[in-house]
Amino acid sequence: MSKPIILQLGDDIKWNHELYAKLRDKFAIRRSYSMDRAEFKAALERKDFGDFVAMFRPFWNTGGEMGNWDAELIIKSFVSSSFEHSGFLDLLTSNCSSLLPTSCRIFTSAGAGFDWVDTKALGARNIIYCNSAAACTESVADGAIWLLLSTFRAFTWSAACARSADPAQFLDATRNTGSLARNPNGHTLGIIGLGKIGFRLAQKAHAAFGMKIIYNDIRRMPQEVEAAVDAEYYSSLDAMLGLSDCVVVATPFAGHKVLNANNFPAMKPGARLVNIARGKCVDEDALVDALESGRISAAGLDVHYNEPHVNKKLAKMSNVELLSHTTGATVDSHMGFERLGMENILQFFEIGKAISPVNLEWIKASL
Ligand SMILES: O=CC(=O)O
Repeated sequence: MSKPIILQLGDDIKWNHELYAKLRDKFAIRRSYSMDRAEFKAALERKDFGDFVAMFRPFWNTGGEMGNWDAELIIKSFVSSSFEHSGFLDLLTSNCSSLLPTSCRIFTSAGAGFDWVDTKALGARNIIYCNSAAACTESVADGAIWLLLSTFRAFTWSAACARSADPAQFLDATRNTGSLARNPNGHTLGIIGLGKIGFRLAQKAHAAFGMKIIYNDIRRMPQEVEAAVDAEYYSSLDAMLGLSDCVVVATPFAGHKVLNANNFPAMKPGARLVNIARGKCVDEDALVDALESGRISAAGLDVHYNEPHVNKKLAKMSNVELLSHTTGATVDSHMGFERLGMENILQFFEIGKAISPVNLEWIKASL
């Protein structure tokens, strides 16, 4: 009997060769390499990859050349134009065919964020989407600590002055950062989204800096999770903002800004903001206003509203640390993405249960 097919998107496996060999024992692996959207759609139409049962994207640098996984890719090209205005599920359940074979049950991908894939549309086609947040949790939490420290300690200013190799600037930083830098110790860290990454950040900030942890989330975490970091839950975002010396955005992008112009006035005067989630979670113009007016004292951003473009006003501010969306970018994350993606597929087909599904609420038939 022929083996079930996996469609691998993008990169070759680089680290987990033994596990890959195990996957290849059980599945036939077809490759799309780096097809652009038109090529990829045409290949799906022609059924070049066969009736694959799973899609596997081992690393985030490649395998995304076809662009966002929207209704057009998941359902069928002609549906997309009417998608916005129509009864979406009605369309799906009508007789429209899919670009993806009905055999496909699971899509496992590198990366924590899944704003580039319509997991609801996948769910409506009975395809489980599994992200890999667990694989980059450590890296992103470490990156958040870097940003947090830089906002408390004015390190961005100090680093720029040293790098200028100008003695006057060096002395300026030496003499003046001390009058505004603060220790995180004893300050309150407000985390928006106490998921895997938010929790790991809380552990590090609590243990290393003795920060008090408060959080806001769509639902309260179990008592043992809160107890592990002495966290206090705030169902009201603004109430949490009013008490936080530093706010970290660590929640998936859910189609709307979690911090908009109305929220900044609720922040504690002089507070700091760190964003390691998605640029679109924060209203960048409102952030610029809050920094310019002095309402908040500093910001640390790994992610940006219009990547790969960075807001020019923010780029000029010495109290704003900027990274190029790299808090998760480590070899360790890459190893973990590969591993978790393959383990998700193996476990799903072995015991019917994936490890890190994010769209089970949208799966319509029982699996
Ligand atoms: O931003 C990085 C990720 O989504 O993993």
